[in-house]
Amino acid sequence: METKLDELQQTFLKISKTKLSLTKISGDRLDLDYGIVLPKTVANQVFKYLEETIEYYQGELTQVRIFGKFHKIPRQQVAFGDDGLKYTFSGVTVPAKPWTNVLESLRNMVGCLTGHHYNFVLINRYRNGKDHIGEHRDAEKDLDRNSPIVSISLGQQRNFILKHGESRGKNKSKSIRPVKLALEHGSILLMNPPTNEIWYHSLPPCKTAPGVRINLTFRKIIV
Ligand SMILES: O=C(O)CCC(=O)C(=O)O
Ligand SMILES: [Fe+2]
Repeated sequence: METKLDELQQTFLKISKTKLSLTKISGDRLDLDYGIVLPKTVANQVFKYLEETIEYYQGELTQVRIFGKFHKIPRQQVAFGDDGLKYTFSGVTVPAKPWTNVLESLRNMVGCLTGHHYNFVLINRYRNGKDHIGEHRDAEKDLDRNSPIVSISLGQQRNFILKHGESRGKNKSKSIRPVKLALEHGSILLMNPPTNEIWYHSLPPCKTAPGVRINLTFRKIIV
């Protein structure tokens, strides 16, 4: 196991020094970059490592507060980060666990590739096609607005839907079409500013995608 982990860290270091070729997706205050960052064999190894080692939150930390009521989140979640970091969203505060060696080297890789420093990663695990995340923006006040949020996906491919804030619901003032991305195993998605100020995103349930999916979002929390 040890040597395998060293190997994985070496692989991340090698990828750090490459130049990513990503596809730009833009629209009205939408700025995304998408592509494959981890070759399939590496993505398989990372997925396996995470499945074997990561313990997700239990108890109170598996709930969110919406309009004062607590709801169990329809997925599993855990966060890692620099010492003492916390992140508050949807009425809950999650404490970061200390970095593992592999997650820290993945964080460093993401930093090298994007030119931004990340101090926190939120990991979401979708156990099956029913698990999902509802429409939201990642625009909490303790997130550094100038840093892209970097999302790495592993396992089951799922659709990721982005909706313009002024094109949602009954009182919409614009009719901008949603953007749909199939997030592949080993892919990276950069949500660049100001995307998260304007656009909402979700990962809806999908019956035809029953496998486990793990998503890591690297974030910069203002300290
Ligand atoms: O699972 C994903 O691709 C997105 C997760 C997400 O939006 C979040 O954690 O804020
Ligand atoms: Fe999000």
